Amino acid sequence: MYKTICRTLMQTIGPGIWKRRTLFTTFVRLENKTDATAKGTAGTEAGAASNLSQDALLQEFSRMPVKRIRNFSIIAHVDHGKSTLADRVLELTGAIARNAGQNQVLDSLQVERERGITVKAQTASIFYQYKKELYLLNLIDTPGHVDFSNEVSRSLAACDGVILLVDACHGVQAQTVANFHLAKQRRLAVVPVLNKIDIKHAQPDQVAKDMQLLFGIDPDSVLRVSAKLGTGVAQVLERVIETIPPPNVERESAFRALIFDSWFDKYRGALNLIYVLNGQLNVGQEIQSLATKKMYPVKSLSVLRPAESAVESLLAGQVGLVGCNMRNSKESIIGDTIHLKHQTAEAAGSYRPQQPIVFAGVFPVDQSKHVALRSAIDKMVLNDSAVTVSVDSSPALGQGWRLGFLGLLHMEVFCQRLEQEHGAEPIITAPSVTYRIVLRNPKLIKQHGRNTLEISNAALLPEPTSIEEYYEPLVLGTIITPTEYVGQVIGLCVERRGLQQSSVNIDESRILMKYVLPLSEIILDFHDRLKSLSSGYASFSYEDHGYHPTQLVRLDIHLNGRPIEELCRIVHVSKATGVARQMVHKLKDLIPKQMVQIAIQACVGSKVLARETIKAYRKDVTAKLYGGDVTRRMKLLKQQAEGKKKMRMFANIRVPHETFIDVLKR
Ligand SMILES: Nc1nc2c(ncn2[C@@H]2O[C@H](COP(=O)(O)OP(=O)(O)OP(=O)(O)O)[C@@H](O)[C@H]2O)c(=O)[nH]1
Repeated sequence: MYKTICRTLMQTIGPGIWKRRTLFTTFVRLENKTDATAKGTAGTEAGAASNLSQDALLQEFSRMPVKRIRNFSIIAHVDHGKSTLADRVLELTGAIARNAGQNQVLDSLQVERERGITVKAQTASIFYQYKKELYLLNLIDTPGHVDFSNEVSRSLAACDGVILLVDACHGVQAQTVANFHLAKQRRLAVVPVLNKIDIKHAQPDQVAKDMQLLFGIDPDSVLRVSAKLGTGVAQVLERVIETIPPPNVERESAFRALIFDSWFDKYRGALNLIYVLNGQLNVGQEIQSLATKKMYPVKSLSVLRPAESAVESLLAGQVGLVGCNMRNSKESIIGDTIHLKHQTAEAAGSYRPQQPIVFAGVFPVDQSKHVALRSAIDKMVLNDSAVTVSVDSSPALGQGWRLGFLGLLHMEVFCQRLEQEHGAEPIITAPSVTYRIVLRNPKLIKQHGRNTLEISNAALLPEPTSIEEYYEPLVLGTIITPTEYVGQVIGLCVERRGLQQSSVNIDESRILMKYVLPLSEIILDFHDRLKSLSSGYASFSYEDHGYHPTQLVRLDIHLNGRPIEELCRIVHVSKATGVARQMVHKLKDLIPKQMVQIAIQACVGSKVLARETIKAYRKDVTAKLYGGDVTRRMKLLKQQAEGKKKMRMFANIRVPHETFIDVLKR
């Protein structure tokens, strides 16, 4: 019937492309709605759940039996449509209004909206009516980028299943493989879903076959949806209810819960997102942290729908927010277990935060901002448990911190959030991986009390004569690429000192390759280069692969003969000259012209590998001369040159604070 209506309307309004698209969208939505209604499910606009008032729904929380709770995450490669699917699920269940004018509702941070990516997993507790029974679904939308994989593993600790979402046009990508294995390691139920079937060149059949080859998933069990148009979303929720088991928890035993996220609220301090494993927690009770043994009164309990709604109690199997006067990340620890005070409890989960791989110094612009920056970093670390913090100091930048991140994007996002959410403007120094060195100098061995050191700050690398051996971290990278780009991809891996381990044809047009690569070669721009040489089609993910012996040198940067500690780097011997040339060239563009000439040199020890000069501003001191002898002109120029020589001796060269990061981008 809708097809007929569409056809009639099309004839009336003519063949405009946008109109056709609008009509198609309307048609698919109408048809979808009819499908769901015909099946007698809650696939209507908001399901029967929306017939209940907000108060009545909150009442449902307190009596929801465990067997009608499902906790799951949506996992996928970056941009495969997780947040869009979450939007449709929220609309379908009535948690948000349809066409409210905001897309990717769960991507609420400013940085997420600006960059168009999810960086923080978000939770929503929603109700869905299925076969005349109301279900409580705790959904977690996770990020897809490899730098935020800690968010995925943290979320999976509170789930019993996942929706594995794959773009029907781009197919299985490297992060799909990594996330699938994460879910399998935790023995979670997997609901396979193909997204973007509305796109003309989507190949759902082929992608379903690839999923069978790579994951052993039966192609017939793969659901097909368009998150953008809402097609098939009701079926996804039904499959979630049918295949993901209810939480394995006990309501009768003493209260115990896992903290799996936290953030800072100006008025209430640290708020903890918990997954209740046993018993029940009520407002007014006192809880104790298993890690710190400290006790706290429960001030508030709420559920996220996705906006916060206060509740009086949280029951086993549920996910909710606890406000209990915790102040900072040292009290509110992700992965910690909380229980009722003076009771004993077993640790709740096996969640371990991922180890950071990239380290950088973070310093206040001037020391008067030290306290404010410390408080901002503390609040941010509360919300991003993957970041590690230790105290650091630099002769030029003063007291600061050395922060560990999961990648360069993670670092950029963290610093952007520091600025946007806390008004801090830190200086960030060159990021580095952690190298291991074996000392040969007995004096240094005695001073450190051991002969092996871990170095992530190039300025702390001892003289080469004191070092016996160098070791660098490796990763095992998975690359999936269309066959026509294989040559360029292999070229890039070889350029980055990679060694191929295996290569498998996924189908006739795509290849999965495994490479062992030095971590230092991939943290900066490997991903961007891979994307640009494969027109965006190749994808990459990696895992830790231990350390191996190598040859390293410290590359120092001198400005007018003065070493700039914050710019020095540890590089592989074979790359020293190339990196030196590239850095001085880049610095020449990044450092603004100043009153004095600036010599930029890159050196290893006393050997200068590359040099560039930034010419000084030159005031035309001869402008006022009107005719006259040439010797008067020469005299004025000589005076100017002498004045500048003096200035150069005392010159304090102004280096813009973005330079420390921008210089590393190739
Ligand atoms: N045509 C079409 N586009 C879609 C569909 N689902 C998502 N998109 C688009 O794909 C892009 C990425 O969608 P997101 O929902 O942000 O993807 P994501 O997986 O959450 O991205 P990250 O969280 O950054 O990994 C957006 O431009 C969406 O509009 C779909 O079913 N059809």
